[in-house]
Amino acid sequence: MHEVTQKVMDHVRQVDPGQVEFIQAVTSFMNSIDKLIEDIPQLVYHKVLDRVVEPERVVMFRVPWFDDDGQLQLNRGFRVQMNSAIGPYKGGLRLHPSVNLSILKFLAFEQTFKNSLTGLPMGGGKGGSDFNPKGKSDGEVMRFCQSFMTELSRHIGEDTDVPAGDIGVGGREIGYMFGQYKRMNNKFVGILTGKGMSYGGSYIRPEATGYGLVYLCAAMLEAQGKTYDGKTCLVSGSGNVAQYTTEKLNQMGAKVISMSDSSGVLIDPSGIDEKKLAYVKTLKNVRRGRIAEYAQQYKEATYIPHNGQRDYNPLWEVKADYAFPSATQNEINAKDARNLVANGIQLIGEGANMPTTLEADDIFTDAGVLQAPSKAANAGGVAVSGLEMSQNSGRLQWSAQTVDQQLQGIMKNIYVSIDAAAEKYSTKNNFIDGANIAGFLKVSEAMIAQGYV
Ligand SMILES: NC(=O)C1=CN([C@@H]2O[C@H](COP(=O)(O)OP(=O)(O)OC[C@H]3O[C@@H](n4cnc5c(N)ncnc54)[C@H](O)[C@@H]3O)[C@@H](O)[C@H]2O)C=CC1
Ligand SMILES: O=C(O)CCC(=O)C(=O)O
Repeated sequence: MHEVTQKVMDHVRQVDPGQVEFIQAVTSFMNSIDKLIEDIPQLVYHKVLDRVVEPERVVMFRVPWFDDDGQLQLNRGFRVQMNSAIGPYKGGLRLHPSVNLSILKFLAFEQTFKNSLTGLPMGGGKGGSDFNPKGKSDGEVMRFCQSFMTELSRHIGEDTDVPAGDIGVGGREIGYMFGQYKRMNNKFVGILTGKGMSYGGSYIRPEATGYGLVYLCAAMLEAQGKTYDGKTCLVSGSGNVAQYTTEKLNQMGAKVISMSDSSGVLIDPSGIDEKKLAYVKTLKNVRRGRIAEYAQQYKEATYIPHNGQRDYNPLWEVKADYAFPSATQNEINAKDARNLVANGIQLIGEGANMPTTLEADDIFTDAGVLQAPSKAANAGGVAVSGLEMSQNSGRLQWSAQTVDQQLQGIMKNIYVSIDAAAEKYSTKNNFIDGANIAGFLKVSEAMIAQGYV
């Protein structure tokens, strides 16, 4: 490693030794930036790398709320405002018991370069809470969201910081938070994206992350003379990203044979077609049930309980052409990567943020597997969030067709820019390097232009 990147890495490890996910994200980034550092001396002179790993601001607060038994409950809330060099902070809110500062800093760091890749003027941020929505009533979720927004509202604004959804935050939670902000401020403004279509949302935002993932990987496959037609695909997760990845893969002629949730893995060799996907959407978005129920409904499917008790995930043992991890970080470890490679996997399209460990990345690179890294591959969600902000500013609502066309154009442009950066600074088809470098170049230029802030 170059001495400059090494020094920044040493500092990050020294000041926050317990922030393992953040250190992982910074390590992957620095490994790529290493290849650029000699070419751009200003990066060193202006200490851009030292500054880019430090959040501009972190807000941490207490969230009190009453459960249905009238008992007071407490959670911890956060907003990491990572980088505003190219626009207002932008990034999702995660509600999951595992949420901590390390996870939110890694997500906000990744978001900064992802947002840059979209070509839209958005900085990077991320937030959330260790609140667990699983098993909570609508009333409990509403009271939590109202209390969370009561504090968060001081720190966000339509030109300052615009949160959206992530794990555990979908249309229901965005609605409750938006309502509370409006009530407190007496202002109807676009302070959140992912809103419902009846109150300022954008068409295609629910679909955008999954659809964008499939569009970006289509461009990557096309360059190799490949398509989705007749290909067998693994998808993990069964939430927003997994559902719309599956929908678009089906539309493009592929067969999706798996989904999962935090309790287990579902394998359906006959394919999760449109009808079965509609069942999953109702199961997960309306009834909020477990994916195990699918195997009771459709006897051709097999359910394998798995909640981290093994040192590998049985989903990645299944033979397929392409894999789309769309659940959570580090869901593919070295053993999983070896299983996928042994079965001849050709493409890893990352719907989840940082779904692969650093060791898994090396295994895919060595095996010549095409890897579409999350910064680029799942950028469609935030891209359409950016389009939602534009629509809100203009007090307009564009048609689904208009937004989908823009999304396709943005994902194609992302492919072109990460491909060019990989070729110029690294090796052809190293899209991890390509995405890190292409995303960083614009952010660093803006940071240098704006002085030492
Ligand atoms: N919603 C969006 O627009 C975007 C989401 N992402 C990323 O995509 C991933 C999935 O997010 P969403 O689909 O929005 O969330 P979601 O809450 O709709 O679904 C999350 C899914 O992952 C599963 N999951 C969560 N933790 C798990 C664990 N420890 N083991 C196995 N499965 C687990 C859940 O059971 C659920 O099926 C996350 O990494 C998120 O950061 C990335 C870009 C945008
Ligand atoms: O739509 C957004 O603002 C954020 C989406 C997000 O959280 C992500 O890209 O990881």
